[in-house]
Amino acid sequence: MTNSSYMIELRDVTHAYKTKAGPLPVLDRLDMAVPENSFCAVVGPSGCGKSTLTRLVSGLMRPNTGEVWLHGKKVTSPRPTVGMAFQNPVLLEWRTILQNILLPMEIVKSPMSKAQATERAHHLLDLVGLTGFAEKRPSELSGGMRQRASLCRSIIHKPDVLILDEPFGALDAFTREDLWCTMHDLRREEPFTCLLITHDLRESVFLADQVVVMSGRPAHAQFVLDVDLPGPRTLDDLYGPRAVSMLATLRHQIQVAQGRATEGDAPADDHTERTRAQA
Ligand SMILES: Nc1ncnc2c1ncn2[C@@H]1O[C@H](COP(=O)(O)OP(=O)(O)OP(=O)(O)O)[C@@H](O)[C@H]1O
Repeated sequence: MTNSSYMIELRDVTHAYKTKAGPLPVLDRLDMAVPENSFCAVVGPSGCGKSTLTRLVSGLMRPNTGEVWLHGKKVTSPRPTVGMAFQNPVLLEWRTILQNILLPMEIVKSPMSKAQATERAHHLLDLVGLTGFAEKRPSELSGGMRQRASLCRSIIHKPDVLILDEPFGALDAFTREDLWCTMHDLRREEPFTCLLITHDLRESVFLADQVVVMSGRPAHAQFVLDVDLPGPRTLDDLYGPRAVSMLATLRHQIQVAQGRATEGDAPADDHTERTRAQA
């Protein structure tokens, strides 16, 4: 049974990779639930299984045990209703930016006509600040611009869920912050459920409604922070006392996950009381 008010649900998910040296346990009884149209960021130590989690949610892989549900349906195969963007945008050089953005329309069944999809692509290009770049080739764009185009491509077919696996990780700090604001613009215009994998705690607090901290491998959801910043967020909010306190809590939880601190060493003014652990 699943609670269909959640867009993404993982229940008791355990997974190990088969390797020459034997099974490598990666996830251990992981539980997670992401409500529809909300934004969930996942942080955790390097190698704890964050990308593995995205493969399970997108249906590219099935867990050894436990269940993954998307919008009340059990995931058993790759799901076209999931859009994805990665650290490396991988745009096809022999196609224009517009043609790259329209690529998912050639793969995924959609009620949109070609004309409607093209109109939508131009609208998305406007939204992400790439007006006038539709006919350019990827090599004519900067890294940040390519990532903006990749974001347009990942939502052109109106996916139920957008999975972002460190999409801003390779960008310089200012471009990254610009793209965070673009993400807010996109979600204001067109709400969608988002699962973001990131190593950047500020990014998680600025973008997400909830931040899940994964434990060390084999990982479970060690800690969940509800980000309770009121109203439309601005970058200045990240320097206010609420965000700073949340960042201290997250940093501490990462240290716990890395085995460098214990729960008892929590920072004095932390957000533990407003959070729920999901162990
Ligand atoms: N196909 C695979 N076969 C065997 N082992 C794998 C496979 N994919 C990942 N792993 C291993 O599983 C563990 C988790 O990998 P994963 O990429 O999910 O971690 P991650 O948290 O996303 O890492 P990072 O933060 O460094 O990006 C790592 O030890 C990795 O080497």
